[in-house]
Amino acid sequence: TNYSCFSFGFQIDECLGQGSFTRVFKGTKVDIREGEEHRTQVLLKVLDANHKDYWEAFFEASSMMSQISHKHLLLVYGVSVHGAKNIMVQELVKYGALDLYLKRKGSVSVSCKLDIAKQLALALNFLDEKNIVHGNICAKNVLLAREGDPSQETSPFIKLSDPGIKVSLLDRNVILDRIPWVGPELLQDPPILSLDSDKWSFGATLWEIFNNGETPLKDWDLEMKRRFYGTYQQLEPSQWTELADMITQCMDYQPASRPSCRVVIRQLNNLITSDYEVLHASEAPER
Ligand SMILES: N#Cc1ccc(Nc2nc(N)cc(-n3ccc(CO)n3)n2)cc1
Repeated sequence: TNYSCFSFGFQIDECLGQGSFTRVFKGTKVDIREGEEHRTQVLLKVLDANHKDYWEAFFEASSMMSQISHKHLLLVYGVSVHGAKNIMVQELVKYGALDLYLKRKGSVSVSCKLDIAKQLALALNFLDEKNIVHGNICAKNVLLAREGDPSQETSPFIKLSDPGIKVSLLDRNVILDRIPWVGPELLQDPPILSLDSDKWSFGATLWEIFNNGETPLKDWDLEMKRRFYGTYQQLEPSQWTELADMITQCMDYQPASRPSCRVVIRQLNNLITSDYEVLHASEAPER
C-alpha cells in the first residue's frame, strides 16, 4: 500500500466529547504548500493514554478508512504519533454524531430518516463489495455533514466514521456493553466477526434513527444485556410494520439469514416510495 507521505502540523482546540477509548477534539491542520500556509479545521481523535496498548488497532482502523474512499465514508487525513500521543486526524464533519443530533433535534422528518438510512446502506454495500468489515456500525459513528430541510428541499448527507478499536480485540465486558449493536455471534468463543455482523448492527442503528436517537436498552446492566441475546429477544418494534420487519430481518440471530445490502437498499426504496405516497396522498387528484 502506498502511503501518501506529507507532513502537517496541527493544533488542538476544544474537546468535543469522547468515544470508547478516545477523546475527540476540534483542531486546525496547518499545511505548508508552495511556501503558503493552508489551515483546515479538523477532528482530532486521541487514543486515551491508559489504552496505549491499543495503538496498533487504533491505527489499523484509520488505515482501513484511508485505504478506501467513498462519498459516505469519513476522510481520514492521517495519523500522528505526536510525542506520546496517538492521534487520528479526520475531516471535521459539520454537525457531528447522528445520535446526539437526533436527540437534540427531536423532529427529523421520516423522509430525512429514510434518506440517512439509505446512505448508510450504500456505505455498507460499498464495504461489503470490498469485503471489508466495519465492526462498529451505530448512530454515534454516523456523522451528519449536511442537515435535511424538507421545506428547502435539501436532503441530509452522512459520512460513516472509523470503527475505532476492532471489536474482536475488546474485553468481553466491553463487547457485552455493545449489546444490542454487536451481533450475537461475537459473544461466541471465538468471536466471529463477519460482513453479516455489520448487517445486525445496521438493524440496531435503524432502530436508533427511527427512535430519534434514543439509546436502545439504555441503563441495562451487562447481565440483563446478556439475557437479551440469551433469550433471542428483539428491540421494541416500530408501529410502521414494514420498518419493524426490516429491523427484525437485519437482527436475525442466524447471520446467514440476514438480508444482503442489495435487498436492504431495495426495501428502503420501497419504504421511501410508500412514505412518499402517504405523504402526498392528500395532494393526489380525485380519481
Ligand atoms: N457541537 C459539535 C460538533 C461535534 C463534532 C463535530 N464533528 C465531528 N467530525 C468527525 N469527523 C467526528 C466526530 N465525532 C464525534 C463523536 C465521534 C465518535 O466517533 N466522532 N465529530 C461537529 C460538531
